[in-house]
Amino acid sequence: MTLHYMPGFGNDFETEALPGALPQGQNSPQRCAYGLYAEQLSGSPFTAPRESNERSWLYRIRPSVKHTGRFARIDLPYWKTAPHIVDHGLPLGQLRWDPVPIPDEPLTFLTGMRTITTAGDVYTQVGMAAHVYLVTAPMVDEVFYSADGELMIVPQTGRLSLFTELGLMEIGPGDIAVVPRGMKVKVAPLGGPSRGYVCENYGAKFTLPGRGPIGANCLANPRDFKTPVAAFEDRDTPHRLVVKWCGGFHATEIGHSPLDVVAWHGNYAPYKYDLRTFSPVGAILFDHPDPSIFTVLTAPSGEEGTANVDFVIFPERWMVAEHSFRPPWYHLNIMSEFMGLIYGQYDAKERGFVPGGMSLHNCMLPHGPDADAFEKASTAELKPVKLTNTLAFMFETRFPQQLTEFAASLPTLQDDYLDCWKGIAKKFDGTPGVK
Ligand SMILES: O=C(O)Cc1cc(O)ccc1O
Ligand SMILES: [Fe+2]
Repeated sequence: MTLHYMPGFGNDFETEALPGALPQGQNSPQRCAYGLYAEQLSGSPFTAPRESNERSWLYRIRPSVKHTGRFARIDLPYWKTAPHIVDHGLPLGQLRWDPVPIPDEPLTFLTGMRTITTAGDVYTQVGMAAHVYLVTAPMVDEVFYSADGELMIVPQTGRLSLFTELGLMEIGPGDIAVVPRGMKVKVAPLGGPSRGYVCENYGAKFTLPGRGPIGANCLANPRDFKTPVAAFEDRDTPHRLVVKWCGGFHATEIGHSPLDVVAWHGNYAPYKYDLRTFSPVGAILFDHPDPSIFTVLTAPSGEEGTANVDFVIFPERWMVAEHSFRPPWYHLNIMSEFMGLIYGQYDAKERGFVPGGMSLHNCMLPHGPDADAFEKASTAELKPVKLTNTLAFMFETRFPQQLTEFAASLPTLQDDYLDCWKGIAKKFDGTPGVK
């Protein structure tokens, strides 16, 4: 199916699936066209400053209040929410996992969500969770929204269809999608199972980072973000609505599909983005800059330069730095780094970090190139080299990331990860000169 999207980031969009469905010149007419109901979805406090004020007006077949049952608590035992500090039994350390296998059983976007880490505190709307999703089955007559945060979905294998209240998106490996807090969505795999990563951001929304002296272009350009046009279902059949609220899951029955928004306008909207349209800016003479130059989206924490979450990628690029160690340097970071690999090889770890795998380098835990990568990069001829077919990413948060029991007991946890640095040799022998 060819889907249609509107370009731009944070624009004030307008779209209607039926002609004349969208009121003009006002938000709340006495009677809406087609007998639709007007409903506002506020993603920021009413009084937020203009630059961070977000809301959309939805013109729908029935307002969201019309669900037939009360909410009843349901259990999704693998989807955890901060604060979630458990005695998982693992000692402190740098961690790495092979991919979580996709099981041969029906798992939806809800039942297949597996939390790896949580950080911060959902009750005060700070922090995030890093999840792996395993989707083998569609949500059927079931729709979900999270009051706890926006969901950034990062497919690693297989494609997904995301039917949101505001329209339909499709994404695959190399794309991301963001579903805002409070927005209903129905997820289905497209043509086979899908696995990927999710960043659940409890804090202020992801936004584009300032480019500073880089100027008006490069990195993620606003026009490459795509928001779906209005699309709706008019289905008067029983549906289940699942709501995530302060870490709990609650379900209620509805007599119709709540994906019934015929027209909408506003700036609180889902979007997708093709990570291959990111224009990286890097070292074109020497040295290795901080990874913040590859920030696609940042979710501010209120303290300048200290993100609640940064979403950073390591895309295809040329390495041209002269007389420099080109891969990431050895480092300790106050921010906590969760990484995943979408495809290809990562230059600090050519082996061991595989597509679908993940690593966790928590607050102030040392990490960097493995012994092989160090040897290779410190002796390589420094001609221009293109890193091709590679796409890694990082969810980097100011808060320590707490491991779940599920993550700590995954059979794919690499017991020998620390060995990757074992072969780093002492070169110092007290005599001057480059060794
Ligand atoms: O640790 C990592 O692999 C991510 C990373 C990459 C880089 O180029 C610089 C710093 C950093 O944390
Ligand atoms: Fe790092």
